[in-house]
Amino acid sequence: MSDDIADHYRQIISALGEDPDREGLRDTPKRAAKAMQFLNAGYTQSLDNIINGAVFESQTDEMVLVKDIELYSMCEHHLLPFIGKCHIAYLPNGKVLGLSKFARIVDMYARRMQIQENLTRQIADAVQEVTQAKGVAVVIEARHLCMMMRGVEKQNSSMTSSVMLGGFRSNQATRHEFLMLIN
Ligand SMILES: Nc1nc2c(ncn2[C@@H]2O[C@H](COP(=O)(O)OP(=O)(O)OP(=O)(O)O)[C@@H](O)[C@H]2O)c(=O)[nH]1
Ligand SMILES: [Zn+2]
Repeated sequence: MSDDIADHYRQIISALGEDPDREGLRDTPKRAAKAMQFLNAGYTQSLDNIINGAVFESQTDEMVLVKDIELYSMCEHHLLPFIGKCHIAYLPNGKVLGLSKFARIVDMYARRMQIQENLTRQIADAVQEVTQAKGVAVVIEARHLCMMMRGVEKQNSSMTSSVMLGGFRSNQATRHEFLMLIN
């Protein structure tokens, strides 16, 4: 599989007019294949294996917020990175999720070919599924290299996407508290 991807990179390097056999590029197809596999490792994971049972009973019913989770993903249109941060809040319903698992959920979906809106939705649905929370809110703020390095070449624009479920959708005060806390 990795060799197959490396062969394709070798062809791409040639097609772009470079010599894949020159010293600096000799191992590049292999390295690029490895990097691409890492950046798409989310396809080999599942919610069950990353959560690993780390859901704990708790009577807390106050909002829990995990802020500023860094995020690196690849846009499915250009295969160029988008980079930003993700904020996740939920209203526990008798169970809380292990703290690191929020970052693992973000990484699992970010390490796939994505658009930001779908990534936001998938993270929210996953947190809802594993916690059975009374509400889940996810906000992603990101910059897209496909807009910065090429295309319209806008360096300072960023995109914010959000998904609000349950209490964050139906209760304006809860949503407001969340938005205040992340700003
Ligand atoms: N909504 C959304 N759009 C995205 C995302 N990532 C990339 N895009 C956009 O996807 C669109 C693809 O448009 P096309 O016209 O098919 O491709 P293109 O000719 O490369 O477009 P330009 O980027 O405008 O040069 C562009 O407008 C991108 O900015 C994302 O995460 N969400
Ligand atoms: Zn793009």
